[in-house]
Amino acid sequence: MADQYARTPAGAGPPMLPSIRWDEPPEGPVLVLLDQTRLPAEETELVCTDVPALVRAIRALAVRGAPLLGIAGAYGVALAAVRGFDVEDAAERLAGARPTAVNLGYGVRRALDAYRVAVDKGADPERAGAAALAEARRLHREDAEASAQMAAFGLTLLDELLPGGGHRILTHCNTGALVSGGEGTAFAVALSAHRAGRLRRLWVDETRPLLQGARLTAYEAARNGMAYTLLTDNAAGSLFAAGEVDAVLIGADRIAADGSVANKVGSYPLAVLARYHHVPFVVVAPTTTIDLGTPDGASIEVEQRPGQEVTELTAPRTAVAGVEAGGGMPVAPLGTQAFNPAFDVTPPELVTAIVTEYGALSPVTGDGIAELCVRSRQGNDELMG
Ligand SMILES: CSC[C@@H](O)[C@@H](O)C(=O)COP(=O)(O)O
Repeated sequence: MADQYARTPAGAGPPMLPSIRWDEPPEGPVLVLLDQTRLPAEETELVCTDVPALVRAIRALAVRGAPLLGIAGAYGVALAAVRGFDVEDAAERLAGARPTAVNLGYGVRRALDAYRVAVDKGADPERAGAAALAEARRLHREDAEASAQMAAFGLTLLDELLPGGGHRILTHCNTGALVSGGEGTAFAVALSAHRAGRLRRLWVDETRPLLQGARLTAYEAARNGMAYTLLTDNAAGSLFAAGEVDAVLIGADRIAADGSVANKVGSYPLAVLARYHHVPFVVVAPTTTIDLGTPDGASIEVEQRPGQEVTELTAPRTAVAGVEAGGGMPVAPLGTQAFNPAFDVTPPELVTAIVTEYGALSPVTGDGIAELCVRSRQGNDELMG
């Protein structure tokens, strides 16, 4: 157990393995995932040869985070197509693997549409599969580009909001290269602040119960040589009270048309704390995370996870092997019921700004997110005024 959670020295080691990659060994095409359930102990790749394996990996959080789920969903459709499985059925299974991150369904749809268009045009299965794969690769590239743009816009916004520099940023869950074709969303902004010499400290919420902050964000921060400190989620209030937080930066799994933001459970309490302490609460997410089909926060489906994730201390890896979560060290009496929503919803009035690849938006000015989306493509200038 001890060496399983050995710390990676700051800035050490070769570049992290890619969070997702397509490979074509002689036995046939596969989708290769960096197994996030095994971090930070080891970087191990998980090879998916079919969609059921990928669906298990998604449910077990071996591959996770909204943008990466979209990319995985698109590659999953391509995998089904090039391996000759039932593509429509594969798309349905993939899109339903987790309900909250809108990117998953979006990525699946992009690849499926490309496949269907090719079939409608008379393409044979091989060419239709190639069309789905090309679309997945396009989405992967686009996400990397969006990530770089969000990092730049986010840093500009931080510098505007915090003219004194020396930013002390609190973040929750994991939003770095592990969830993206590029360097991530909220984490990418903190990383660009670090590279510009303006990050004084990254406060990393551990993110109960599956510890995405402790296991993954701390791992990425260490590898990038960032000044970071890990805290339990419930220590955040003390940090705000001590005046140690200049801004909160988080990602999003779904942003409703009214600007409500679903993100990892624990984000909403941070927004409330931030408002009380007059600290900016900034959401960083690509426009692929904005869902105009969901009118408001109450309409967002929040994934409920197994209670054992709360009643037992267990690494999520057990589920990757196809075994249900559980079998960890009990921390509550046997039979205890647990409330374990994976996400919560922050209302737009608590969000200072949403940073997308098109710039920074205020969700409470203008006519809502739909209008802001359109206007963001025209320029960012008057939005934050
Ligand atoms: C850029 S990632 C944004 C969100 O997907 C992230 O903050 C998050 O909540 C991930 O949840 P997870 O359950 O680990 O997939």
